[in-house]
Amino acid sequence: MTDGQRSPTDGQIVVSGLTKQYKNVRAVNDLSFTVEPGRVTGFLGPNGAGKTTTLRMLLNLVTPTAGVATIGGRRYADLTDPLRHVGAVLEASSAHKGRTGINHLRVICAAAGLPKQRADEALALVGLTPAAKRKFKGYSLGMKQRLGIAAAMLGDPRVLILDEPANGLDPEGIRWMRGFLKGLAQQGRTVLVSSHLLSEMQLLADDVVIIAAGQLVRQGPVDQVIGSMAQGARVRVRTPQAEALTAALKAESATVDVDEQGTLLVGAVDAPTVGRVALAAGVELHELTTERPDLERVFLELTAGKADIR
Ligand SMILES: Nc1ncnc2c1ncn2[C@@H]1O[C@H](COP(=O)(O)OP(=O)(O)OP(=O)(O)O)[C@@H](O)[C@H]1O
Repeated sequence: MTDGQRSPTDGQIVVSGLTKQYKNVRAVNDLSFTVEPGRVTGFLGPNGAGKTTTLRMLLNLVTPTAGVATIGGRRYADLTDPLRHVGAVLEASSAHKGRTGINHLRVICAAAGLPKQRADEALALVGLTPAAKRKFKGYSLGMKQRLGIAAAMLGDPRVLILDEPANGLDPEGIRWMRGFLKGLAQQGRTVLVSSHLLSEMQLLADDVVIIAAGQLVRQGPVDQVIGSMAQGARVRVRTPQAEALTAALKAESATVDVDEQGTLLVGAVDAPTVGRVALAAGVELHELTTERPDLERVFLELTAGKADIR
């Protein structure tokens, strides 16, 4: 941070009653949520849920039909020096093909009135210094993503907004991105990142905002959102005597579902109880595992039936 005078709400994002009506589609519908500084917030939703439209409204790239979005209490359009407040990575970075990475950043610095040395600093920040003088057309997808982030960091912004930054990255790239974004949040910055990679989000995000069909479904710390699900842990059971075990478990008030592989998913009782019931019924077990709810399961339950066909 270059400025020690900032108040804690400087980096807060507030979305209030945001709505976007395209001709036939209500892409975003009366959406309200807040995003706090010092945390990574995952912005999740099925395809077509309205994530990109929301982020674009935040950045004044799309005009809302109703509602307002503010960053540190001000609309993006009202920020005097937006690049110093907000960095955004909306799609895999594009740059002039024949331009080197460093020159790409210097051009942005010049246009935004930022000191030239910020280009070198931002490139170093994302680990691209060794490729500074290589031409953009020779960059891998992962390098392009890093360059996009470097561009977003030029103004040393308090708030970072990224749309699907892990798209197309290899596992090493995803791991780097995770560490980088967590580091930014630890410095007190606000990091809002949309993604459909739920297992990655569980590792990355402190908070989540889940939307579906343009509306808020759930918001809160990841652990709380997972813990709020009515259905807690389940027990996965594989057995060649599924019918006999199902009957015995139901007699103990357990719930039993069967997945496509024929594995029993048992609720309302714990694994030792399932083992005891199986032993008493003379049922052979091939697997007995406690399965705790994860973000993916919670997401699928919360957004079931609210798919993108609108
Ligand atoms: N410019 C536009 N004109 C008309 N409809 C649009 C426009 N942009 C988005 N939409 C529609 O608005 C809805 C929300 O789209 P949006 O891209 O915001 O969703 P998303 O959550 O980002 O989806 P994805 O995960 O697939 O990128 C979709 O039904 C989409 O087809």
